[in-house]
Amino acid sequence: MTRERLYLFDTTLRDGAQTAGVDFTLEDKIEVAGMLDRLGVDYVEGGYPGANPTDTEFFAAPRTSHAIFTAFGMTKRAGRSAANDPGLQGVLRAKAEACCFVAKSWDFHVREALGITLDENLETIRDTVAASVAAGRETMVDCEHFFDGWKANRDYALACAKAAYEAGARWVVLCDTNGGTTPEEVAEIVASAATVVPAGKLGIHAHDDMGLAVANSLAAVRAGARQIQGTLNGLGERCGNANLTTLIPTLKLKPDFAERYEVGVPDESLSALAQLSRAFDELLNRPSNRHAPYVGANAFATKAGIHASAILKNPRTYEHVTPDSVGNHRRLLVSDQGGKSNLLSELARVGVEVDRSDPRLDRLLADVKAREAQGYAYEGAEASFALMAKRALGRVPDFFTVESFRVMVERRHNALGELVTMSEAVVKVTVDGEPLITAAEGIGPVNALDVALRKDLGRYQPYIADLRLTDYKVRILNGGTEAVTRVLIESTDGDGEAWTTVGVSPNVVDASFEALVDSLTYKLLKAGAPAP
Ligand SMILES: CC(=O)SCCNC(=O)CCNC(=O)[C@H](O)C(C)(C)COP(=O)(O)OP(=O)(O)OC[C@H]1O[C@@H](n2cnc3c(N)ncnc32)[C@H](O)[C@@H]1OP(=O)(O)O
Ligand SMILES: CC(=O)C(=O)O
Repeated sequence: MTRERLYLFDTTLRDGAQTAGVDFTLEDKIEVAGMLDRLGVDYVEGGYPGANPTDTEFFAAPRTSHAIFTAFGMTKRAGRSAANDPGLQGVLRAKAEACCFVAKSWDFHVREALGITLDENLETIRDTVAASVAAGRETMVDCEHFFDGWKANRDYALACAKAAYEAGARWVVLCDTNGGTTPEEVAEIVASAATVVPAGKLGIHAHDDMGLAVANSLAAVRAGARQIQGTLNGLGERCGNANLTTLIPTLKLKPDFAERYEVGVPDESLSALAQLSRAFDELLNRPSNRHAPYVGANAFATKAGIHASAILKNPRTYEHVTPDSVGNHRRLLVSDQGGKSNLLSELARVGVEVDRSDPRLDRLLADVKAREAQGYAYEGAEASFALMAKRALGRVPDFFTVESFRVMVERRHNALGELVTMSEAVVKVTVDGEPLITAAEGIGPVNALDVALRKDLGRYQPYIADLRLTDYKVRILNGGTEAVTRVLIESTDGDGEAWTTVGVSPNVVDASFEALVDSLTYKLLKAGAPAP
């Protein structure tokens, strides 16, 4: 059976730039365009030339070699010709092969937001498309609020779509701008649009305000849309756009779609999708969504003992696709919800081979459950788990012993008369029987302790030279100032490996210190530091 081609249109650099808290630099945009090009999407919408200096500069040169580089803009203003509309001319001057224009298709918006007549709006759509086609651009129209418009005034919404198509638009994209449409409504409305625009020219742009953007995009495809707009990791205005890292695996791996449709993303890109998604979050300087479908760190992480035991027998028992098909990994988590199967699998993952009948395993499992009851959470602190397991098996040397630490926090006026808060820490450790005392200042008590602890570990100092702390999280486990706190510290080193350690105590400094010591010990083991 020949498969129909579906076209993927990425709007990370345009609608994604409308995400609260996201602010792309020119360099970011260049890097993301390269990522998208390598992923294999068909269109990369780079932004709105003329709207701001970054976007204008970004469009000074073509930025993709495979994907069709697309400029976004709005239809011309009513009451002036396309040639006399500076905004439209700015978009047409941009170095892009395609232009995508947002057009109003809800009568309410035409009257309220634009303040023009319905006919004038149809004319702006026609004139804008004609000018773009005449400028040699592949032209598309984003029919803003198409679904709300159709529900309010069906004939008018359809007339907008038809005007765009008849003026020469290659794609007429139906936008669920407010994200309030259900998949059933999408199916009905796309089918209705297909009566005025050939299905091969219809696209879908869905927002996620009900968590339905992916479902709505798939419903639109079933009803005839052949272009899907979306973003990396679901970025976009308010709750985001349809998430391409969910859509791409669904289109390529689920028989219902894969057998009927073809997308341009090659298999090699699919099997590196999790890495791409995480690299994009790195660029945004934000933690990845561990629960993201397909690509999240927890997408193939199993906690329940009953599930883990079955997965070890056959992973298909609890997995709808294989983790490696999207570049992800299977993990069986160790926690108070798990049994020996989880423990054995996690031990194997951290490089500890132990027989299922080894009695130390029962003690370790009991210890894990007892410590989790105190507030430790090993599923998010694999390095602390690895240390605990290796200690239970006698495989962690006492590289150093902490004799004591002291931290002081002082608020005072500095020499300039400014009020400053300073922290100082003193740490006493013993290495090879030799006492070492270090002191350090820090921006806070944990920073001061960290700096002091890592200042002098005697002969182990070279092994921790490239250690860096990258994240620090505190969680209060029960209310009030006498609460128990859990601290998670993420560390990394020159290899780029990241590991997380945990500490728990009623005292936040104590909990932090415990996690810091685990991080150092993990690094010494990893670096192959010799036992004393
Ligand atoms: C649904 C979407 O996501 S559409 C994409 C939205 N993205 C953006 O708005 C990001 C980039 N936008 C911008 O930088 C600015 O809004 C600009 C440069 C485009 C325009 O700035 P300004 O000229 O200062 O206008 P402002 O932003 O205040 O208002 C938008 C104007 O566009 C008009 N407009 C909105 N949509 C359209 C349209 N489809 N066709 C023609 N005009 C439109 C509005 O009526 C309003 O005009 P008015 O001020 O005469 O009432
Ligand atoms: C065009 C667009 O981003 C929207 O209608 O949501």
